Amino acid sequence: MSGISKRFPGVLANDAVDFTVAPGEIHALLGENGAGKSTLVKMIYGVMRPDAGVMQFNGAPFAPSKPAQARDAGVGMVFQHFSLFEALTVAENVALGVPPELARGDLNDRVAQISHDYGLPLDPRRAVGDLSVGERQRVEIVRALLQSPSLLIMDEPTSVLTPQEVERLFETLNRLRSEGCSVLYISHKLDEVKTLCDHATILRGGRVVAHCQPAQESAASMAELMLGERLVPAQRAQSADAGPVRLRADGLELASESPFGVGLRGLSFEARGGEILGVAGVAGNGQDAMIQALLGERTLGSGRIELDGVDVTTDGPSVRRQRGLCGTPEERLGHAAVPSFSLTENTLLSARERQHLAPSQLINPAAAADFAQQVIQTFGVKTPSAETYAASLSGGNLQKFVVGREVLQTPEVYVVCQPTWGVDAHAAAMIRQALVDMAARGTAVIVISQDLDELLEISTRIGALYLGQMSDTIDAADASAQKLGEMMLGAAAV
Ligand SMILES: Nc1ncnc2c1ncn2[C@@H]1O[C@H](COP(=O)(O)OP(=O)(O)OP(=O)(O)O)[C@@H](O)[C@H]1O
Repeated sequence: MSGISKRFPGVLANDAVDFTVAPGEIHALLGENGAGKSTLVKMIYGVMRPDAGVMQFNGAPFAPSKPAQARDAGVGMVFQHFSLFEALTVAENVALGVPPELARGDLNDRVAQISHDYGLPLDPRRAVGDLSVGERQRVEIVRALLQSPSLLIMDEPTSVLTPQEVERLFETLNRLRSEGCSVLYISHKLDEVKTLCDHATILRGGRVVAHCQPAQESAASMAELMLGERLVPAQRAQSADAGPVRLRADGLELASESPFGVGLRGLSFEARGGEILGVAGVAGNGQDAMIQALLGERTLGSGRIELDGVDVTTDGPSVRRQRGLCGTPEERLGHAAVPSFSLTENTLLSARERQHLAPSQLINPAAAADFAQQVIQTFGVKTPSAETYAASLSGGNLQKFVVGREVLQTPEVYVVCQPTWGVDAHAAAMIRQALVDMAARGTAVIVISQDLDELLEISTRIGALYLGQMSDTIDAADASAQKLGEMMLGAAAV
């Protein structure tokens, strides 16, 4: 790519970027949230056209106007969010995503062959709805590999994987490298980048600011290159001694919304003021249902939820928020935020009562704008203004906004799912610190996360969600990734 620029209203997302990926290398694209990484790869994959600059692919001029053209030229991409139909089988899903000539004949055999060759175990005849998140990612990878790409783009591939699945993925990527396929790898997990990647290009504010060889750097030195300044490690406050029980969930039953999902099957736990209760679990074990049940978004089949000793089981989300129970669900775009609302409008979704943004049922726009501004400033959300649509923020910046919006409401109980998903190292440290500080002020914080390092770092106690039930919890001081991995697969906590 030479001199590639892309402008959005109020933002120069890519500014005269020169960028080269060599054959057979795993090349990391690094940068803090909003640095312009997704924009750059979307142009390579034909999702967007550059405003200026030229691209070449395998020596030939390259200007894809849609993803199908990029795929024909040999570019494959695996997105953070999978685009699969749950009711269809693996092979049927693959058939939908490849050109008709490739979809003919017995796709089952070819899918089985590729998954065998690349160490991506998959049964082509199984329904995608029955697969784990890691297996779904494999479907996407196999689909990309069927077209024999010479460049495979992966956007934050490991954020949804268990440690064992990450190892497996790296074996597959190493195998692709040895065959001459290039991999363009976007990640905020700098330790992984150090292990896996041959080269890295670092973007800051849309410009290329550095190149490095990750093996010769440390996670801290790469973070510094991204930020342009030294990363100051967060100062951890000591959590206060665990106080009284603030949230009690007893025997929660809730059917899953999707025919393939897992609901809650008798979920019980307590969270005390001053502690961070970490909830580990492989994705798809009831995490969505858990947060919906706690926030009051859906009516329980049975069970009881108490907030500071008061039964709130039949209260809706607004009443629970007024009483001090706030939360941030996993899906930031569409659940935590309305994509086509501005950030100001998005504050009204969850902060209306506690921040008095709509006194006597009439919205006070100035108060909403002030609160949005406060979140933007406190949490370093990069956005042209508070009037920008949520959908146009980079993933990490929207994540900072939807977490910050709740944290600044100083709830009594805070439930959050994947609090630092897609957030750069600097902002992740800040969010974790905010959670620790919240607990120190006496809030009961419940963190549902697949990031075990995160849970081990900030939790007081950790339990695992497995098939809609919570395991016994263990003190974080006695926990290890190994132990938690076993609990996530249903082993007892002792
Ligand atoms: N469709 C869009 N409309 C308006 N602005 C956009 C759009 N897409 C991206 N931007 C802006 O362009 C800039 C770069 O965003 P981009 O998504 O490329 O960043 P990123 O490096 O991928 O960030 P993250 O790590 O948070 O995913 C951001 O300021 C973002 O708000």
